[in-house]
Amino acid sequence: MTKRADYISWDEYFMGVALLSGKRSKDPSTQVGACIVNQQNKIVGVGYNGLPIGISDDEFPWDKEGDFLNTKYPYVCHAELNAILNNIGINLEGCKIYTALFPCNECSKAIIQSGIKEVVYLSDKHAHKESAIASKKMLQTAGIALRKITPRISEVVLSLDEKDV
Ligand SMILES: Nc1nc(=O)n([C@H]2C[C@H](O)[C@@H](COP(=O)(O)O)O2)cc1CO
Ligand SMILES: [Zn+2]
Repeated sequence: MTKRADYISWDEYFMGVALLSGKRSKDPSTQVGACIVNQQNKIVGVGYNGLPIGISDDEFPWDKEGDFLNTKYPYVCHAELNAILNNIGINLEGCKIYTALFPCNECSKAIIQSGIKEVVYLSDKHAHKESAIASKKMLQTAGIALRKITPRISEVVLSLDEKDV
């Protein structure tokens, strides 16, 4: 027998883990996931956008508009920051972070400080926003590699039906 040819690439695998993590998000508008990988291609942290530990998903707002304090923005912890904070307890120097959406300026500060050296992303749909411009400026100045991936495959389908296992 010859080996399978349609296995997923490392980039597709790690971006897939990031996207799967995003499925845990309670944000009704935008679900983002992130996955941190070390130099041996081992996953060392994952995260998704959500409220900090102990803050109720049901009591805090998920609104995008209105009085700032009644929106999600002051409270939600972004996927990238969660992946950094939730890492398995190692130094992230030289790691890569896979994220569905290009990181904002606040997460970029944490990415730089943690020693992560590459940001791999799928979408940069907020590129025109000031936070994304500031973010890129910081990451580039700090010498972090930025890589947008265009996967060969458009989706990964997972069946949880036992007959498919
Ligand atoms: N890179 C990112 N990682 C993230 O986790 N997020 C999160 C924060 C919010 O929960 C949501 C964006 O809010 P909105 O686009 O629906 O209003 O996605 C957003 C970005 C975009 O910079
Ligand atoms: Zn962010």
